[in-house]
Amino acid sequence: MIQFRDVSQQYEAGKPIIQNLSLNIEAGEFVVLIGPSGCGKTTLLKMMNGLIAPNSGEIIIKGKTIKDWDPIVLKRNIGYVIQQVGLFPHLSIEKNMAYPLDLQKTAAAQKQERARELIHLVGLDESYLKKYPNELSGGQKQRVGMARALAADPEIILMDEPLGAVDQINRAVLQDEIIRIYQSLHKTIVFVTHDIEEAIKLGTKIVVLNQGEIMEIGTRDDIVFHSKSDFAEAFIGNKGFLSYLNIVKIKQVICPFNGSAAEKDITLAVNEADPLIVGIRRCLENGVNKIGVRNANGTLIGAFDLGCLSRLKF
Ligand SMILES: Nc1ncnc2c1ncn2[C@@H]1O[C@H](COP(=O)(O)OP(=O)(O)OP(=O)(O)O)[C@@H](O)[C@H]1O
Repeated sequence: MIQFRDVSQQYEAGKPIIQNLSLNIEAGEFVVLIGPSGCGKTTLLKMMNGLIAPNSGEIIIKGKTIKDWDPIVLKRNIGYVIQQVGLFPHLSIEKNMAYPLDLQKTAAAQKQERARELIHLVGLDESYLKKYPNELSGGQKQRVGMARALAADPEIILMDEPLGAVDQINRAVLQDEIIRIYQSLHKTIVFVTHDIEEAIKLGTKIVVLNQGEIMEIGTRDDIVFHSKSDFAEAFIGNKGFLSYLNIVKIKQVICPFNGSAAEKDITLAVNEADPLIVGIRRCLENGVNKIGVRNANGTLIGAFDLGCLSRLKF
């Protein structure tokens, strides 16, 4: 879907920002770009939608080199969400969301219909359509920003720290919403963040960058457990490991009961949808190495054992 072939970029002569970077993003992937401030994450996103041209190398979007795309058609194929949201203050939420459709000269009735679909998609109700941006919280504005990026139904969505200014609690809720939207719409998403937990939670592929180069690329398992780069290992480190335990669910490592009498007496239990860290903590708090696991109906369906962790396919 998006390919970078040996791409280099510099804003000022002698100060390379992106250096001979090659990257292949397949359709339907959720790719997270993470790395220290100034490593070139935003520059990469801007190159993907043609806002910045590379000094050398080639960028290919949907099989066609970026130079051959009509810039307007390219932007229509790519939704862009930024941290500052950038809603128009004088336009209602409905008009803000439908703005990309104005550019396509979509009929008014169709725009209204799409705005109603989108507001539900991002978890707000229709009463928000008539409101104005200054009547919304930061998290709600960010939902509208996402809706606007989805309005023209682009195949690719670029997100530049969209949750950077959202508080921790709303951030977790919005991350879940982004996962839900991604899973239901099957878009290709490229997402920039500083937050290691966010990267581990959202990305099907994580790209660790430093000084315009890819240090490591892989799934969350690869990045947390099989890092081949000293930089990525230090950057992701124990924080990445803790995030992993906080995200992967107990149901992935549950051991079936072996039918022993002791197991039938298990009273301590966690839920199958709890993250691994809850099971580990419950074991340590109670000085045991095995506890029960219940399903959503409350039925005991197996056990979580500290030894079960080895069942994870790292
Ligand atoms: N328009 C510009 N002109 C000159 N230098 C720029 C310009 N835009 C960015 N830079 C420089 O390019 C480098 C990479 O910037 P970029 O915004 O891509 O980094 P980033 O990884 O997204 O950083 P952050 O995480 O802080 O947002 C930085 O050193 C920045 O100062």
